[in-house]
Amino acid sequence: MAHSHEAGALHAPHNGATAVVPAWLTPPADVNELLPQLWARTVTRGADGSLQVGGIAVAELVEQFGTPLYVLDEEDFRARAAQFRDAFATAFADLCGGADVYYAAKSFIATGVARWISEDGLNLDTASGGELALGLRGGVPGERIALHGNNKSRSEIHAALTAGVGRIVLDSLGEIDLVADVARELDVVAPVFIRVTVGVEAHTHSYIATAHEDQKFGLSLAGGQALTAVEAVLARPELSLRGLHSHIGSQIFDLGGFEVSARRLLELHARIEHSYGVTLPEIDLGGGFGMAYTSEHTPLAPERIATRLAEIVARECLVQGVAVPKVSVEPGRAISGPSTFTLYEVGAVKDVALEGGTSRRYVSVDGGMSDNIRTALYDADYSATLASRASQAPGVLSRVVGKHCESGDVVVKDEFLPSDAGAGDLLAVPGTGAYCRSMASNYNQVPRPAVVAVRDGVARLLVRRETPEDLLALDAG
Ligand SMILES: Cc1ncc(COP(=O)(O)O)c(C=O)c1O
Ligand SMILES: N[C@@H](CCCC[NH3+])C(=O)O
Repeated sequence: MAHSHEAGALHAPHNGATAVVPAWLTPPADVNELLPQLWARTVTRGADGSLQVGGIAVAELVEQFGTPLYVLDEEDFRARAAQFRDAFATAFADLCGGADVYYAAKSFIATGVARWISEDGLNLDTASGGELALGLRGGVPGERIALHGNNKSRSEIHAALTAGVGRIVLDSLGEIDLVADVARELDVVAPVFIRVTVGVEAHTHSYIATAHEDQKFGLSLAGGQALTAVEAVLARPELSLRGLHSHIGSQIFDLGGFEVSARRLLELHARIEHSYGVTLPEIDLGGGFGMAYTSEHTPLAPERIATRLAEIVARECLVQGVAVPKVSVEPGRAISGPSTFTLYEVGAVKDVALEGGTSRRYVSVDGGMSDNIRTALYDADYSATLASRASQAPGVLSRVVGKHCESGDVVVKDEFLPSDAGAGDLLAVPGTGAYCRSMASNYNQVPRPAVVAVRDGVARLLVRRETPEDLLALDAG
């Protein structure tokens, strides 16, 4: 779809009234079309017009697992993970023997996913004891796991060191002694990174930018805390300083922020070498690579990202006169996000009259902000398509909303859906593999949906659906 549609154009739906179309959304020539950049690679329309994934029709999945349902295309997830792994191995091969990819578990993790990560030779970035536990149970070796967090508990640090994690990323000055003390108790040396706030304003939603000064993550470079942390870590024999880390934010399409961040990190890296005679063996540039939620997004290919980051690191190391450390990155969304779509059943459909004689169509589904909070939280855009059948009806500008008691309970703000879409139809929302199930809630005591992985005609449950009994079981009475 082109992006050339004029902002605020009026679209006449089937009932003659009009509603405002966002600038990037063009009325489709065919409402049944699946834009390849938005859908996992095995998703197609079958001969009957309904969606198929991994060789299975959505109706079959719904019969077995119900709705709402997160449907993960295993082939797609693993291909994207392998593409990042290979792109970074290749681009950095001559510089530092290949860069390591740590898949960010926060975007979505289940033991089944951890098993793929482990089998496919990636590493795992965890941000809590829970993510760590799932990673370990899925078979990821401790030394291939990183533990993050701006407020790790003693028990999370204890669990990580007991598992022999490859790195703990220190996020505050107080944490340095905490990790060192736990390491001493366990009689181990803890491999640590220091998360540096590099002062970059990433071009993304302010809620998911993480390297400007006024936020909670990391130790400030400009304010001097990062260097103070380096000195404190070097003074503790229970800690082995492996490198510096920076993560500038999420859903980023412009590599300019990574350039500034890498330069600032490598300046500090060089300063540590020159001032303390300590050559840090590694450096981590974080994650945050963007994905396509709608036709307005054009993500960078992993090869392009890896090649550009390799150029930046090579140049900065040359300028600083230091050897290239082993590089790692932490993509989450770009791997898990596009692999999954959410399948809903449509219920109530309303045309609501707006001021000025326009109207908006509201299509309600059987989930909502409890399974996808991103629209309400970040004003995120999504798309949707009729999944249970193809339709010859014209497209009508629609808003897909959930079933929660909240007017902000919107899943898809604007999409052209066939005018005959109605109760009992299945609707699919692509690009929900990252930060949807992992940020799901039980608002209105709605049980969280299942996640099913589909591959080669086989559907396998990754996370089972919660039931009202699960919710009742939490109630202390
Ligand atoms: C430290 C860290 N690494 C990696 C990620 C993964 O980010 P994304 O899923 O945008 O790639 C995040 C989340 O933003 C993060 O905070
Ligand atoms: N949850 C965010 C990203 C979180 C980034 C974590 N540091 C999102 O859905 O976009």
